[in-house]
Amino acid sequence: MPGLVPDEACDYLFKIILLGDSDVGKTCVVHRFHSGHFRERHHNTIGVDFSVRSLLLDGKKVKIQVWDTAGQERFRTITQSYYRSAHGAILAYDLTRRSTFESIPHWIHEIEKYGAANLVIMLIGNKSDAVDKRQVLFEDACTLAEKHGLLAVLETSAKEAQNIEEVFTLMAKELIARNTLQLHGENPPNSIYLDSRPVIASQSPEKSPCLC
Ligand SMILES: Nc1nc2c(ncn2[C@@H]2O[C@H](COP(=O)(O)OP(=O)(O)OP(=O)(O)O)[C@@H](O)[C@H]2O)c(=O)[nH]1
Repeated sequence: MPGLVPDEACDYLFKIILLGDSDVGKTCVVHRFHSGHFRERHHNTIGVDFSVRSLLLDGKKVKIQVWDTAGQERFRTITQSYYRSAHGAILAYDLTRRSTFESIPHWIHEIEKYGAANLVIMLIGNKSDAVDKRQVLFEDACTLAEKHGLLAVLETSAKEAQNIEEVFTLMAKELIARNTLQLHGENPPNSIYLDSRPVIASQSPEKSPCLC
């Protein structure tokens, strides 16, 4: 995979960028993944923040660099310069604010314009703990994801630690699968789906993960 960096201390190093409107909870998602905690109040991100965490997946050490970008429009020129070297992008919306979901096609367009051609894209609907304030149906997110060929949709809660590990694990496994198949030369880039399927999963217990 272009841009994959070999590292002595790990088997894989993946760069994953988080994008989405301001206040959807990107920093809280990253913080939960990185530290295991939820911090109620963050300052809005200025430009891009960077963190690293390693996972052990199927006996392989996978280092994940997460770039948490500012959602505010005034930082757009800075954040766009980070798209190109990312292997994966996580697009986040706030499922209690419809407008942040309606921005997702814009974020997809941005990635298509500035990101690498074979970037893996996932969608997350954050704040799934706020059930009474829901403004976006999970089904609508699935429809959007299918329309744009995204890898998966998951509803997350940084506050209650729901689906956070799953998001990054799923992304890492997909990147490993694509990378492995490319190394073996079994398929040309951009057409590697043998070992991976789009996954659509809500956080809510009544909805079981839907594989398509
Ligand atoms: N209820 C609930 N609130 C959350 C959750 N995640 C984040 N928040 C709240 O949402 C607000 C915005 O969170 P941030 O993580 O700063 O949002 P952001 O997307 O990084 O914002 P920018 O840095 O401006 O792009 C904060 O008040 C958080 O406490 C969640 O899972 N549930």
